[in-house]
Amino acid sequence: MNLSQREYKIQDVITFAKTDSQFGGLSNMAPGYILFVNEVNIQSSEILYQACRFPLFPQIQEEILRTKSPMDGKIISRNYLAYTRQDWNSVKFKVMRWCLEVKLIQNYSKFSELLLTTGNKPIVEYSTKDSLWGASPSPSSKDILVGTNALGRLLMELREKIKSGTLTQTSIIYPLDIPAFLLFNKNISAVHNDDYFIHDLDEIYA
Ligand SMILES: Nc1nc(O)c(N)c(N[C@@H]2O[C@H](COP(=O)(O)O)[C@@H](O)[C@H]2O)n1
Repeated sequence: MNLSQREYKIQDVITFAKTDSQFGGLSNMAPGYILFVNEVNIQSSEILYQACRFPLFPQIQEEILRTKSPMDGKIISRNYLAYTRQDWNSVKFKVMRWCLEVKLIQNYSKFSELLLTTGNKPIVEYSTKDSLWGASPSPSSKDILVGTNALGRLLMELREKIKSGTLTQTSIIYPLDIPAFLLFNKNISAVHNDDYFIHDLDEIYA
């Protein structure tokens, strides 16, 4: 991904920050978008993304997946940063794109409708702390947001795939072609929208 900084006029864009706001469902932290990968239920795209940091440490993945709150998943991840896969900085945007595609096809009606409601406007994650995934108020004007806005840009890319019919409810999301793309020591399989059923982690580990 091109990491160049962008500037957005706040009145011209769709922003999201808090998950209970109009476009809060665009956040990876949003509740109500459950995923299912390798027969494991995952509470949010944030939890899936954070678990993907630690492919060689299934016990860390389990701790992250057992949290109900995506923010707790992120906090747990921060406790184990030294165990992050070594190529993380070069694969994390691909991983995020894949997580968002999984979120889309497994929550197609709700998520595609929300994305299409944004029309053709730029989508920006508003954050005062994170101008890599989002964009922050400019020191010179609070009406301007500045940042890489990587999440917003991936969401706009996803919106285009919906509009063009490249991603539909019946699409299959294939695993990334990166080394050790693993969940609980197993290669991550192709993800469908129609094999969505509940497994408990205790059942997987029985
Ligand atoms: N809710 C929230 N609070 C923050 O402080 C944030 N930085 C974010 N950003 C989200 O975190 C994810 C990226 O995590 P890493 O920093 O790569 O571990 C991504 O979902 C951002 O949208 N969110």
